This record gives sequence, C-alpha cells and structure tokens, in this order.
Amino acid sequence: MISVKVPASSANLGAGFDCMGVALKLYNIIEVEEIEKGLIITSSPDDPSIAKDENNLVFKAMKTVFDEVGWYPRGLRINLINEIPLTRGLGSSAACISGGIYAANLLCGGKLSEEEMIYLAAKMEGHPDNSTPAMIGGLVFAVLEDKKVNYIKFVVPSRLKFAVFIPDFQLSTEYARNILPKYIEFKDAVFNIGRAALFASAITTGNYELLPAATQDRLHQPYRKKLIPDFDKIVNLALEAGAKGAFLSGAGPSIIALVDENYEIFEQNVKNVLASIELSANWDFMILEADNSGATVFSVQSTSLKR
Ligand SMILES: Nc1ncnc2c1ncn2[C@@H]1O[C@H](COP(=O)(O)OP(=O)(O)OP(=O)(O)O)[C@@H](O)[C@H]1O
Ligand SMILES: N[C@@H](CCO)C(=O)O
Repeated sequence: MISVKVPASSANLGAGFDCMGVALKLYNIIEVEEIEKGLIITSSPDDPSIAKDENNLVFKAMKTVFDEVGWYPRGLRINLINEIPLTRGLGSSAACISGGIYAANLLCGGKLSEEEMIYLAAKMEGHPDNSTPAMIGGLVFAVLEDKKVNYIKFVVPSRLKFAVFIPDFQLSTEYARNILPKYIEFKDAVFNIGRAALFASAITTGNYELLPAATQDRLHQPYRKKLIPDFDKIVNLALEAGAKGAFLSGAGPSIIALVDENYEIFEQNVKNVLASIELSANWDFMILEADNSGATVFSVQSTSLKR
C-alpha cells in the first residue's frame, strides 16, 4: 500500500486570479493499493457527497495517469482520510487531483516526471493555481500553457502565517466561476496586473507592508462576495486586527488573512471580535503556515501485485 499526504491550497491570493496559489499545512491522506479486481473506495470522515465509484475524483485523477502511461492495476483499493474541508475554497479538489496523480504515478513505477504530473493536474483542474502548490508546495506563480505549466515556486518563510476563516456553508467552484462576467473593463485588468506584480515582489522580498495594497482585486471578489454575506465584515475585522491583507480563498467561501510574526495578538483580537459580532454564518478560524513540500509519500509497502 502507498500512502500519500497532500496539502490544502489557497488560490488567487487577491489579485492573482487563476495564476497564484499557496499550499497550506492542512492535509488529506490518500492510501492506494492494487487488488485482484474491482474498485473499493472508503473515506473518513465519510461524506455522502464523496463518490465511491468511478466518479470519485481521486480515482479519476489516477485513471488519467494509467491512460497516459498505458499501465492499469487489476483492481484498486483507495482509502481517503480527509482533513481539508470540501468545497470551501481550500483546494479540496486540487488535493484529490494532485494527490491521485502522484499516488498513481508511484503505483505504476514512477513513469511520469514531476513536470508531467504538474501539467496533468492543472489540465484536469482547468487552472494551475491550486494544483501546482498541492503537487510541489510553496507559493506558486503558474500559467497553464498548451502542453505544460510555466511556474515559479517560492519557499514561504514560517514568519508569514495564513489566518483562515471557514464558514459552515459550501460554495462550488463551478458555481462561483459561472457567476463571473465574460468581459471586464480595461481599467480593472490594469488594476489587477499591477497588484499581482506588486504582490509577487512584496512576498518574495519580504516587504509585507505592501501586502494590503497588493492583495486588492477587481476580477472576481466584487462578484463572488455577493454569495458570502459576511465577506466585508470578516475582511474588515481581519484588517483591523492587524492583517497584512485579507481576501477570498480560491473561489470562496473561505477567507484568508495574511499575518506576520505578531500573529498571537492578531489571533486573540480576532477571537474576541468573532465572539462578539453578529454574522450570518458560523465561521471556524485557524492559523496555518504554508506547506513547502507538496504531495509526499509517507509510507510504501508492497505497491502492486506480482505479474
Ligand atoms: N476528499 C475528497 N474525495 C473525493 N472528492 C472530493 C474530495 N474533496 C473534494 N472532492 C470533490 O471536489 C469537489 C469540490 O471541488 P471545488 O473545486 O468545488 O471546491 P474546492 O476545491 O474545495 O475549492 P477551491 O477550488 O475554490 O479551492 C467536491 O464536490 C467533490 O466532488
Ligand atoms: N482560480 C480559481 C480557484 C478555484 O479553484 C477560481 O478562483 O475560480
């Protein structure tokens, strides 16, 4: 059996719609083994929305690898241990896709290179901003091209923390993409490219004072925040508590605030305010660090049946 650990991820990071994302220290574990025949999928916690047949996202991701390399297991057992909340903007689908591809590649003897796995994952997800950090960790700037992903990985220092606000409702990426406009104004495109460039420079040089300006966005948040009634309240409380920027995580509904080494004061301030204000949803709150490793194997027993 092969056990793979794959991190959550937060995409967009403000202005970097579909091209910036960071892996976070919150994990799903994917255990896979070849069996004589059939497909057995188990999951804990067991969520009824997780398919237990060929429609399961981890299985689908594994199958893209088998199709690519032309090797198929006789049968397959998959066990999923899920820590990443589903459909909350924390890269649960990318973790399934990148983790599934990574595990399948191990099962078939490592026929694909890292670049090939990164490309397959981004193609399956449709954009590379969650799948690439889920695969290789770190904060990633990535663009999906015809046959490859062009990307740069930045190793995030532990000084930078990610305060994550997770509401008790789901918002599917598909729905949150469908409500975006087909066209945007030229000035809004200019607004975002300047901030995305500023974000890349600020984050890689450690100039965190620029982050509040660099995390502004006009491409997706103005539309998506209508689906998240508490959005402005959460962003404002995070900024007032000392965050260096706060924005929608991926397609939402979770919100992420960037915090530096003073995070303990920030955490206390946020907890006090969250307990005292009226919100329309219940919000979980946790402070995470970036994961700089991505998908990793943490146990390999006998991998496949003897042929
Ligand atoms: N552990 C899991 N096992 C199987 N399928 C999963 C699992 N986690 C997520 N999925 C699938 O992915 C879907 C959620 O993907 P979606 O892209 O909508 O949200 P997300 O990936 O959590 O958020 P975002 O892409 O904004 O970060 C679920 O409806 C389910 O089909
Ligand atoms: N960039 C993607 C991330 C969610 O998967 C979006 O915002 O729709």
